[in-house]
This record gives sequence, structure tokens and C-alpha cells, in this order.
Amino acid sequence: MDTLSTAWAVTRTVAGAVWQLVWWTLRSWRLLLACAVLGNVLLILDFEVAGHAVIWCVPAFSLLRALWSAVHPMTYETVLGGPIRRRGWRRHLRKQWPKIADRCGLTLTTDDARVIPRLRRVRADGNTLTFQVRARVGHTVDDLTNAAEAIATSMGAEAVETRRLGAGWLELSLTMRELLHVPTLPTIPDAIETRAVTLGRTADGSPWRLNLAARHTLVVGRSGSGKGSIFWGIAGNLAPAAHAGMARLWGVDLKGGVEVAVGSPMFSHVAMNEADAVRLLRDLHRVIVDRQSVMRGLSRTFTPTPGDPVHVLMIDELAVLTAYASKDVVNEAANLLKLILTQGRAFGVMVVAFVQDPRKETVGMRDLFTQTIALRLASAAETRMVLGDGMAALAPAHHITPTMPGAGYLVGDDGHIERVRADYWADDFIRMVAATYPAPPAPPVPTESDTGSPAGDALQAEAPGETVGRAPRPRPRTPRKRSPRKTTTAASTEPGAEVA
Ligand SMILES: Nc1ncnc2c1ncn2[C@@H]1O[C@H](COP(=O)(O)OP(=O)(O)OP(=O)(O)O)[C@@H](O)[C@H]1O
Repeated sequence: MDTLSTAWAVTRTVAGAVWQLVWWTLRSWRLLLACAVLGNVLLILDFEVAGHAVIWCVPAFSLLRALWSAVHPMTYETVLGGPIRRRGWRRHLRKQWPKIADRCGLTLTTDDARVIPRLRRVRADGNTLTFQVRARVGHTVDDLTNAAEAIATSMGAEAVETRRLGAGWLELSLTMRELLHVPTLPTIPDAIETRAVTLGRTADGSPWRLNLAARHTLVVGRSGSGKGSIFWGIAGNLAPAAHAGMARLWGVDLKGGVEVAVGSPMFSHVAMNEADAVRLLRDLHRVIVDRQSVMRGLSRTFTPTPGDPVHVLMIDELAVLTAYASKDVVNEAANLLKLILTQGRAFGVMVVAFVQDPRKETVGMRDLFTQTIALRLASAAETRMVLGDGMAALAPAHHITPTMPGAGYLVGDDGHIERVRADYWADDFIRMVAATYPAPPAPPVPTESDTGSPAGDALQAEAPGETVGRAPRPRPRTPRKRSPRKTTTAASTEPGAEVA
């Protein structure tokens, strides 16, 4: 079996090298023709060596490339293959730009001329081709943005990202070669990080750092889209900080605790049923209220120290809590969560929530999350629902294939878009990280009497964003006295304007 697979691998490599030799030689047919003519002239003039050298230089160079790429693809790619390919992308774009712009509907016809958007700063790095385009009079940057997908397709790119540069300029970054199709595994985290974590790679192959400081993150993706990788990427990378008392992880998993249970030692507080979840949210809210009273007048930004950690609430399947649980739980949990989302950031309390179903009614508080990661979604409508109008073209999460779990688009708090793929966290690896960095025993949560924080149904009366300092508990309701109903006309809306 081993001999067979080795023979198959060798045959494939040789066939690939032969194909490349032929393709690279014939692709530059103009040069090949010129060399053949010049070489024959030299032969006729009796310069035999020079004549043969000129005739065979193109096939010889192709042969060298084919052999090098087959024998040592890594060095070939770095030294020769990559630079040649990137030069080809740049040349192709510059040469074809008038045609591409025209076909993508960006040509403006005036009385005496046809004008296309100006192209400048064409650069190629790694697997990315980046260039800037200037809108002409009569066009807007939005017109250019709308044409981005068509431009990318005409260049044979895998994906496109756009960035508005202001005053009519748009920057396009085309991913010319897909680097995210190969899954990657994380390394054991060892740094104490509370502001950002490394979750995987971005489209250009650089590490994907997710900023957490003062941000709430919503992760949306269909079942099997790889939400677990992001959940454990965040929890696992924060585990050393949690172990050192610089971060505290709170986990809510109402899908029977299946997700959180794998690495539960990393968490200081875990809720796996509805009643515990509400209790946990109340406790976390008290932490915020407690910090509000401590920090009031002293500082406006929270800096974690050992013993005074950042708190990260991780909710697996948010919709169970905010839509599918019993009505009382949904109401109270939604109100508590809104308070935490609106008040927590400045006080070192961050929320990371995961949701499968992006319909409006399941995540009513979507706007309170400051950054969103859209993994594979079912349709363009879902992408728009999750990321906002106009985003289906810029961050087409519905085009992500099921063969790339963990891949998605991050839309940051400043609107920038990144195509990313998370490392895959296997169960055994999660267990190992949890065993290496268990959370220390959690100190008691501030009680209601410490903070004066209203709990439970008292919160339902408050609007999100209001300071929950010492709000009074609601008084028991007494029935209102009703006076006999009197007939009124539409015009008589002022008190006392009754008509008999
Ligand atoms: N980053 C990744 N790289 C490669 N494969 C992955 C990655 N993340 C997940 N997978 C694969 O995809 C499968 C589904 O992933 P996961 O359970 O995380 O999806 P999910 O979105 O949490 O689904 P559900 O909502 O149904 O729990 C995993 O069993 C694993 O095989």
C-alpha cells in the first residue's frame, strides 16, 4: 500500500512538472517566437553557440522552474514562483484595467471621450493584489464598491475587500490565492492577554488578532460553521490570564452545557439551565454596579490587575436565552443583558455571544454588540440581517463553503472588514488547556446590599443605558380606580374637553 501511494505521489509530481514545463514555455509564445527568429539568424551568421543558446533559452528556463518547483516547492515559491506570479498580477491589472472597468460598468461616456476610473498604487504582497481606484465625475465611491465583486471576478480573485479612503478614492484588496482552505491548529497559549487574542489567520496569511478590550462580540453562523473554534479560541487564549487572576470567564450554555462542559475548569462561573443563567447575569450586573461606585470620579477607563480582572461573559446559543426560553426568563435575561451590554464596556466587562439563527426576533439586541463575526450563513438576506444593509457584497458570508468551517468575516467596530479563519480547537486540546490553566476559586460576587443594585424584575422597568445605581424596588401594584367612561370626539383630546 505504501509503495503504491509513493508511486502515485511520484507520478503526480512528474506529471505536474511536465505540464508546467509545457505551459510556461508556450505561455510566453511571443518571446519564444522572437528567440527562434533571432537564434536562427545567429545560426545563419555562423554564431552556432549563441544561436542555440537563444533558441533554447525559454524552454531551458521553464525546465529549471519546473524542476525546482517539483523538488523544493517552498524555496521555489519564495525565491522565484511568488515574485513572478505577483508581477504577472500587476501587469495584467494595469494592461486590462480599461477593459475591466468598461465591462464592470464604470465607463462614463462624454461628448468627446470615454473616461474610466483612475488606477494607482498597484501593489502585490503575498497572495494579495491591492490597488486604489478614483471615482470620476458622475460616479461615487459606492459605485466603485458595488463593482468590486465584478472586478475581483474578472481578475480571477478568490475574494475582495474594500476600504474607503475618502475624497473619491477606494482601495481594493483582491485575494488572488486562497490560503484559508487548509485548517490549522492552535498552539498552547502561554501569554497573559486580556485586550486581544490570536484566533487564527487572516486572508493574507497573517495572524488574526481579535480585539476584545471594551468591545462586545457577536458571532453568527449556521450549525457546523465552526462557532466552537471561536468560542474556545477566545476562552482558551484568555485561560492563562484567568489562571493569573487578570481575567474571569463566565459561561452560559443552555444547550445542555455540551459546549462549555469540555473546558469548564477555565470558567469561574457556569450556567447550564435557565434559572442559573439569569442568576449569573444578575451577578455579573452587580459586578458592574460595584465597579461603577468604585470608579465614579476616579477613572473612566478600567485597567485590570491581579484580583481585579476583566470579566468576559461567553454565551453559547444566545437565542435560547433571548427567544426560546420561558417568557419570564426571556424578559429578565434580555433586560439584564441589555444593561450589561450598554454599561459593561467601560468597566471591564465584555460579552461574546454566539448565535445560529440570525432572525430579527432572536437577537433583538444586535446593535449593542460592537463587532460581529459572520461565519457561514444561509443566504444574502441573512448576511444583511447580521451585518447590515449593503454588506452582502462586501462580506459575503453566505458564499463561504461548508468545507471551510471556522472561516468568516469580521466586521470591526470601525467598520473595517477582514476575511479570517479560526484555528480548530479539538476537544482533547481544550481539556488539556483547561487542565493547564484552571480558573482560581472565584471570590464572592458583590451582593445586592453591597451594591444597591436592583435585581431580577426590578431591572425590567429600566431602560438600557441608564445608570443602575440605587433604583428603588418596584412597589406592589394596586388596582387603579376607574371612573365611568365618557364619550369623547376626536377633536376633544384635551383634558376637560368632554362632550355629553
Ligand atoms: N476552525 C476549524 N477548522 C477546521 N475544521 C473545523 C473548524 N471549526 C470546526 N471545524 C469542524 O467543523 C465541525 C463543526 O464545528 P462546530 O461544532 O464548531 O460548529 P458549530 O457552528 O458550533 O455548530 P453547532 O452550532 O451545531 O454547535 C467540527 O466538528 C470540526 O470537525
